[in-house]
Amino acid sequence: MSQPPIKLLLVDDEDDYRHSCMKYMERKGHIVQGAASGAQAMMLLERDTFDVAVLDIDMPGMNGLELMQRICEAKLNLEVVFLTGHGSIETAVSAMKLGACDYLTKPCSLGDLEHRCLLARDRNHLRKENIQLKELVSRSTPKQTLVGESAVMRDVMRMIEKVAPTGKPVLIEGESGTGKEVVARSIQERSLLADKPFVTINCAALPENLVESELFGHQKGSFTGASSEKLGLFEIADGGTLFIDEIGELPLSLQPKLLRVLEDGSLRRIGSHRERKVKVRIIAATNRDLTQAVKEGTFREDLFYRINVFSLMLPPLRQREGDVGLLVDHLLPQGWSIEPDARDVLMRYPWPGNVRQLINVIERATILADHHEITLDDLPTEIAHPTGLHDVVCDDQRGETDGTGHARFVVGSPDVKVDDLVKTHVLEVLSKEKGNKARTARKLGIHRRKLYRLLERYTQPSCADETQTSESESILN
Ligand SMILES: Nc1ncnc2c1ncn2[C@@H]1O[C@H](COP(=O)(O)OP(=O)(O)OP(=O)(O)O)[C@@H](O)[C@H]1O
Repeated sequence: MSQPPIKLLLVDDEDDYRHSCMKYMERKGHIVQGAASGAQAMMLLERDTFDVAVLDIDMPGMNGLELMQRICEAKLNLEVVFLTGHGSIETAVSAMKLGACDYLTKPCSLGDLEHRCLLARDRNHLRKENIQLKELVSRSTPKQTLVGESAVMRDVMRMIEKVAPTGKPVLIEGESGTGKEVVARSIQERSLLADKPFVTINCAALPENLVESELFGHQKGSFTGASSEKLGLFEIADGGTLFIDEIGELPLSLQPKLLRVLEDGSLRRIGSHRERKVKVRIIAATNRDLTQAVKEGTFREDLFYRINVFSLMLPPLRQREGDVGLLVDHLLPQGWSIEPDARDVLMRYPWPGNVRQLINVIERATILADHHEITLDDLPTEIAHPTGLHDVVCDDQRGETDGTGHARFVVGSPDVKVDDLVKTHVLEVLSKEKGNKARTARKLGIHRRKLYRLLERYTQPSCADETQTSESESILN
């Protein structure tokens, strides 16, 4: 048999007929289970997955139509072919309305039954492929270019070219925002799996209990809220690449399950006894030191060696000489320019949040700038005036000032409170904008009403610390 076998469930209370159908189908190489009643069929459907179910309509107890209804309610991904007796065409029509894909009138030839089941199986595969594609489209992001010509980034690109076609697992290490996902995509685009799915999961972005069902899928009813069967990302990525971001956050309890897929490609959905096989290339990323995590016992050593076949260290932006300028040009919208002074400060800034922070700063600046040109005034103060020392106007309540109403403190010092920083920044921008509150609010990226509330508080020395802090926090959030 050239085609893959059908996973078939045959439900008929007539033992002889069921047995001869099963024998025939098995001889043809299909994987068949039989049930003599609707209740028995439901038990098998809960335990296993099938491509096609053949249901006899006339059965004592739960008849075929009722069983079909239960299958619909359970949102099981399988096709149903009905068997009807003579003269029950109306019933067959009702079955088709419920979602059955075909029906046959008994007695029918076994060859015909197999042919209809093959068609139903193909339809089932198309349906699954459709779910898989929808999932992929919803997760896909536009193609991104890896910008950078510094020596360190040239090294990275060389390694990408080397490792991409090997199909081996890759571990990408680097600070947050350095472009680990962009690198993972570059590897996939240069690999032999370029036209196959590229699926991503961020272990840190999901609550612990959801990571398992996202990665491995679940059967309907396997836990509260599992209202239908769900394909895991491994199944969705089957034949392609799975990018596991922040793998260091993968719960210890799930690590053996991941190790198994990496070792022999086998996995089980939550609530299923059935072993499934997948073939997926893993690219993992982390901004944590995994060797340290192994020492601390939060990451399994065997899993670490499995994913760390080839590791690639992505340098932080501050170590990529000349790349900030290239990235700025790449990020500026068409028709925009940047003043040389503003470009200079961007190139000198250390970018603790890496490329992601640079993107945010450029985006913010294009909102604030006039005439399609970014100036120093459109950049955040800590970037435009990176002194570390802030010379600010504030009150004397905490004895921070030098008596002239100007306070000096070092940003980053453990003695400096968040509230003080916010207050300082707000008053500094207000003073730069010569008291113009509308412009100040715009520069701060907050609503004018919020600025009024803050100024009211900051110019009232008696205000409670607690209120100030919560207001500051809401700005920062
Ligand atoms: N070299 C680069 N060229 C162009 N864009 C880049 C580059 N590096 C990063 N980016 C962009 O920066 C943003 C952050 O990149 P990405 O999400 O890949 O970082 P990350 O290291 O995976 O971050 P995290 O660890 O927080 O998940 C993305 O919008 C990405 O397109």
